[in-house]
Amino acid sequence: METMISLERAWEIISEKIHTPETEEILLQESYHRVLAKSVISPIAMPPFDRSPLDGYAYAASNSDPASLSLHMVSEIPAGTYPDRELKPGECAKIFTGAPIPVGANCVVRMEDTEPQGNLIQIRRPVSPGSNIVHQGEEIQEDEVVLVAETLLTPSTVGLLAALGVEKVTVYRRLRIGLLSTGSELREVGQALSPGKIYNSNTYTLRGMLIECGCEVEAASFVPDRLPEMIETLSGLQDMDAIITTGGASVGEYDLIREALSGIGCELLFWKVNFKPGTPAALGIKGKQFYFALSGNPAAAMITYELLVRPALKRMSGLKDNEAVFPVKMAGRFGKSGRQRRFLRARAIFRDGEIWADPDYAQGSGILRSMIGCNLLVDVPGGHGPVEKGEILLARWIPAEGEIG
Ligand SMILES: Nc1nc2c(c(=O)[nH]1)N[C@H]1C(S)=C(S)[C@@H](COP(=O)(O)OP(=O)(O)OC[C@H]3O[C@@H](n4cnc5c(N)ncnc54)[C@H](O)[C@@H]3O)O[C@H]1N2
Ligand code: MOO
Repeated sequence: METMISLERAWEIISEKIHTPETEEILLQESYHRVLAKSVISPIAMPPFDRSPLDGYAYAASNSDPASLSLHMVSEIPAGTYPDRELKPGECAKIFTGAPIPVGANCVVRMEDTEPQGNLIQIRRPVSPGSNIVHQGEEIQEDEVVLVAETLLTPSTVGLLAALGVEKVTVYRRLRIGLLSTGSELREVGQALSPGKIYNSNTYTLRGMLIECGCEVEAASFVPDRLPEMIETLSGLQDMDAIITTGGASVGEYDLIREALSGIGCELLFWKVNFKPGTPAALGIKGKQFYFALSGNPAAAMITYELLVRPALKRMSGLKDNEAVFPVKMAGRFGKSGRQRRFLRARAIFRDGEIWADPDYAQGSGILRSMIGCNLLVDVPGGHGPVEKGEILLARWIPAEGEIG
């Protein structure tokens, strides 16, 4: 087992063990926020026929047309109909936005540039051949790969598939994640709080973050800091892609999570990551099941979820790990200096074309309230010294709290 490793080394260790879940075929309308497991090849061209992008008249233009034309209107083509009459020279068809271009026409002139006199249409501003025609397959060709595997299905991608008539898609099954909070001090909401006890909040923050990631969550009831109960409950969380525990990860006599993980036959890959908050995080693996043991401190648990668990779950669900890191300007100072790298929770402010990071005044590992509305984690390197206002540092986005401030 490796210990006190960098965040980057932790990612490497996690990457080596990543697997994607099985696939399933589901209806398009149920596919939002799922990840494509099989590329989609377009069954049709889009648009499926040459069509008019505006209301006007279709006719055969030539480059030698005079400054004004007079044409016989021989048909009307509303959207949804298909013209079977071929236009001859000197003829035009009244055509509406989205309607197919008739055979014999090579342009559309907009209605505003014409003047009807009965069935005779004066074209006051003739257009050149090819004008105002949206060609068949202009957006997508038949048999073209429209979406590649590992694409996240969003409103635009699902809409595109609907436009192509695709009824079902093959996606990765949703990740199933088990949650377990540990700690003899814990009580559940709804229970009375006796001296020395606190309410379990980690299950609630993590459940929300997992739902944001599109996971199915099975939360076990919290367990006290006693090995037999920990082992029993962990053993009950079967058929999961990953299990996330909080608490009992540090060095005290009641910090038993690593022993419990070993007790269920888990191989421990690392313990302690060299950043704050959340240093005592551990990773175990048993078969294909990942076990992330996070600090019990509520803010530390959320931050290590962001830094370690979410990138892993993203890759397990078939997505590319493209966690963006970008420069931010500090809008406030943080006076504490430390040997360890630290991630400061901060709120993004978009001002004068720059992203400013306003760090919360409370950066303690246990202060959950200070996470509210924080959409940035500012990366302060180890040994950096106090962070000054106006200083430029790198930051990562926290999607779960990610409203633009
Ligand atoms: N001698 C040392 N002590 C500690 C060290 C160390 O290196 N040497 N590391 C500290 C650091 S850093 C952290 S972080 C914490 C992590 O401790 P654990 O993961 O063992 O977490 P607990 O002790 O169980 O809990 C910490 C804190 O959080 C509260 N908690 C726990 N679970 C929940 C929950 N589900 N909901 C709300 N709050 C929870 C718990 O009551 C504690 O106050 O260790 C330091 N100690
Ligand atoms: O690693 Mo702990 O920094 O207090 O959360």
